[in-house]
Amino acid sequence: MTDYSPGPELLAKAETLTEALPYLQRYAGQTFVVKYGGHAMGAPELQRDFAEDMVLLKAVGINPVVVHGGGPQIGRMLKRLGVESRFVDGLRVTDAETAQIAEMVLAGSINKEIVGWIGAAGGRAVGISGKDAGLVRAAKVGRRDADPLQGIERHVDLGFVGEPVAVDRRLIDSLCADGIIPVIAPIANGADGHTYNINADTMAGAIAGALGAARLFLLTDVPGVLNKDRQLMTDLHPADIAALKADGTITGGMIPKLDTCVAAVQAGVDAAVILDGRVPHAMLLEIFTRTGAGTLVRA
Ligand SMILES: Nc1ncnc2c1ncn2[C@@H]1O[C@H](COP(=O)(O)OP(=O)(O)O)[C@@H](O)[C@H]1O
Ligand SMILES: CC(=O)N[C@@H](CCC(=O)OP(=O)(O)O)C(=O)O
Repeated sequence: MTDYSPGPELLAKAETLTEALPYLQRYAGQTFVVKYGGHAMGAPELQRDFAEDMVLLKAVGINPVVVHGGGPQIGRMLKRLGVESRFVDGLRVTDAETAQIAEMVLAGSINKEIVGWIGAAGGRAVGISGKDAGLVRAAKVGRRDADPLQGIERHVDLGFVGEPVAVDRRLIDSLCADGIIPVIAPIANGADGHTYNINADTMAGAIAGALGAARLFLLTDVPGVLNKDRQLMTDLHPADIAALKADGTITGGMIPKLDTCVAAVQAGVDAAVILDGRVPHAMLLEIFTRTGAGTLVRA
């Protein structure tokens, strides 16, 4: 008979696995909405890690629903095509041509790439946008912008920037029930038939709310919300957010991100987490270990 005793490395791995047990039991059967930001889609190894994490979640009985962005990728395509682009409060001002290019990049290119990565990791994914089966109905967003020179408020028309006003979850439910991971691009039709470009965080939050998701994860390119001393704020309450906006601690793309967290939590999502998608297997560390990561927003 061979005398077999596992070495310390193997024992440490086993301990990590048993640490995951209560989380596996707690989350089995629940839905996690994962927003995969354009900045978080880094090197091929990171893309593979992300896809493996989604497949693993599905394998252990959690239903991951992926909503992706692609802001930097849209920006690069607009530049190549010589189309100017600017942002107001983290939202891209979108004329008809920009909306068409955003749809091409998001629903045509990135969406199918992510489906491919999940397939390569051994999972089954279907790529859709808010247009498919009437998943999301959009309405035009209106914004005000402060004129920095005169301190006067002036109205800025963001064009075909939309926000989700209705979500029909039936397509997502049937995909999940069939063992498929839905991958959703943040593009939808308005009641007027136009194509609307929706901030991917906002789209993910609306879908998380409609699904009654247990968790909303926003994967980005920073460790979480940083304070003025650039230190990570690990826990935030929805009531904290207004002050962080007012004193300029959070700016740009972090504004729709935190607005989304607050809206999702108010819509019944247990907690929303902003975390660093550049960290390998960031999702697994957050979900299945005691350490956690990123900024957790909870009521
Ligand atoms: N207080 C803050 N903490 C962290 N990031 C912040 C903060 N305020 C603004 N940001 C910016 O928000 C960005 C994340 O938003 P965004 O660029 O839209 O990411 P994504 O493409 O992943 O959605 C960060 O890269 C950072 O530049
Ligand atoms: C209206 C609006 O701003 N739409 C975004 C949609 C993509 C997005 O949100 O991508 P990230 O999550 O990678 O930033 C845009 O055009 O960039």
